[in-house]
Amino acid sequence: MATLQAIKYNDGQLEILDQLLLPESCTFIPIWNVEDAWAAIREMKVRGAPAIAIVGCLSLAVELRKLAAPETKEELCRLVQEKLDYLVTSRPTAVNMHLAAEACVKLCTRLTDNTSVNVAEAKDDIVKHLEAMLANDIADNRAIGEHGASDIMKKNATKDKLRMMTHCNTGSLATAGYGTALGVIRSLHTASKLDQVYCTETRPYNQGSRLTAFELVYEKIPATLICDSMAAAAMKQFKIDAVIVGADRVAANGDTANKIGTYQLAVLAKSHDILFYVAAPFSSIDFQIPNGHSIPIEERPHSEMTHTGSIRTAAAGINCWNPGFDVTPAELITGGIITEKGVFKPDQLAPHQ
Ligand SMILES: CSC[C@H]1O[C@H](OP(=O)(O)O)[C@H](O)[C@@H]1O
Repeated sequence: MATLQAIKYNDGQLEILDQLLLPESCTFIPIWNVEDAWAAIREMKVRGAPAIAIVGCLSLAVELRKLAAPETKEELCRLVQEKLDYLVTSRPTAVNMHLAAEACVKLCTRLTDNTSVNVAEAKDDIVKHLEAMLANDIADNRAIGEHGASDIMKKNATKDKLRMMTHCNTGSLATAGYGTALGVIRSLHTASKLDQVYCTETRPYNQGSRLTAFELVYEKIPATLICDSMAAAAMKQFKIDAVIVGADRVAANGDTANKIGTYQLAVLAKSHDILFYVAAPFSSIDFQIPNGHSIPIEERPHSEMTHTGSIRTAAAGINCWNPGFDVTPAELITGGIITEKGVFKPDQLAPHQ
């Protein structure tokens, strides 16, 4: 069965699944330039740390394919840098767009310094680099799935099937395909080792009820939707074997920023003696910051809390606090951080970068 696709790209034509319309309708919208991408990311029509970077970079590829090569490589690289700097401002917490921009700028510098490469060839090389992100991300996610499933099965060797809990959406709708934490759940299901996955609603944007539930039902993966407030009772009632979540930015010491509500799941997992895993590609790991204290936390519009669609559900005039993310300290990530290179203790990532 084909898995869902959040991003469609073919020869310079980019479309995204408008995730604000899920689960009622599957509608793809075109992305013609970096401005379209910026707006779609900001409005969360596309979201998820890897998907944000991929859509941002592909929108630049779309523009570069249509652009007549500038006079010089310096001019080309100035344009690329300007567009990437703009895309990075779309959402502050996920690091993937920032790291992808840095990698592309480094490529520009190499191409500029290489006297055997002309400006047209440099433009083509940059486009190819940007377009390669799609396939690279899917390969990373499949590796994350395999590493994660084998680690969880090894640590639960006596169990025939496993009961997992997950938060937010970390699947095909947050990546180029297959997913990170949800990719591990897909791999457990494929290995016939999944009894049930309990997915949290993930208020207020409801990535769990609207997106993860949609993915799991679509692929007939056994799943139960719970409200965020049910997490502790579900851990106790259903004897959850492990909690697995994604990441928007992992700091060098393993502290991890992820969707709001992740930190409390980690605290609950600790108090129920349940393994807590983070699944994330190295493209989500920020070795430039030592710990989670310096991760910028995005504040989202209060209307996401006070309204369901256009219907007001909270008293007018009430103050709100709507951080999109929280930071889970490394010591609560007891199962480890599952990456495409293997599963590591949170403070053991640096040697593998
Ligand atoms: C595969 S990373 C997905 C990550 O991104 C989500 O945030 P948002 O939906 O606001 O982009 C959430 O934190 C997920 O864990």
